[in-house]
Amino acid sequence: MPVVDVRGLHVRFGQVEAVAGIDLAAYAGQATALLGRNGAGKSTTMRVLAGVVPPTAGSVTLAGHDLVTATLAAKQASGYCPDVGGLVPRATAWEHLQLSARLRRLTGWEERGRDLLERFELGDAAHRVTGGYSHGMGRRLSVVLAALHEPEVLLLDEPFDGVDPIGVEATFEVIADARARGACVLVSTHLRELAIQACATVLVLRGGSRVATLDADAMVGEEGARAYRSLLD
Ligand SMILES: Nc1ncnc2c1ncn2[C@@H]1O[C@H](COP(=O)(O)OP(=O)(O)OP(=O)(O)O)[C@@H](O)[C@H]1O
Repeated sequence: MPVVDVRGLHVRFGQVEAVAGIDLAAYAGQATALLGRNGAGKSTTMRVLAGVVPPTAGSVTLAGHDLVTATLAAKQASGYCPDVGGLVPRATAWEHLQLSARLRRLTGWEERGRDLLERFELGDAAHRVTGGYSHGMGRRLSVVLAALHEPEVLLLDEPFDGVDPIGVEATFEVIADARARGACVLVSTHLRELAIQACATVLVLRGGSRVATLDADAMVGEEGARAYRSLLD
């Protein structure tokens, strides 16, 4: 049984059809990438999964909860790193963790929180307001916040964007840890090489539709790059 089950998803913004009939199945203990060029519909799909944007049509189930009829339960099952925003400029990283923990009624989270901040080299900046963070620091903190409560479904939208190699490694570790405890991970990115390092399965999106579902192995190296490019033309 897929943990994330999307069938016939359509999302329309006025005249723009951002998502035009995507099917997606993602499983426990696996990481799946949504890969595609700018405007392919990746972030819109992730926003629907996170319960931020409602689907125009189609069905979406997360951890057995229908996203439309049981939105709160579906949202409680997930942890979401949005592609942009999501941080309060006047709050420190630690205050973000405290707020997230309070909203989710977590207890005993402090050690994990400190450990995650250290892994992402944010320990020294934990008590600085995020308004003064660089772009990459903000991205790293967004991954920490998505992962803090060990969600059943981890949704990472462009987690590698502008992030240095240490941040990329730390994100790989978070994905591997989540998989090891049986979580279902979805990563949206336009970076083929990082997508295939992080995920075993890759869904290629173009113009709001899924054009292929491939094993990451099929996208490795020069040949993989050519195969990917041919899907985009
Ligand atoms: N709120 C919105 N209002 C109008 N159009 C939107 C909105 N959000 C997304 N779109 C449009 O939907 C399409 C898909 O956008 P989306 O952000 O999902 O793509 P993406 O694959 O994540 O791209 P990127 O890699 O640039 O983030 C684009 O044409 C975009 O302009």
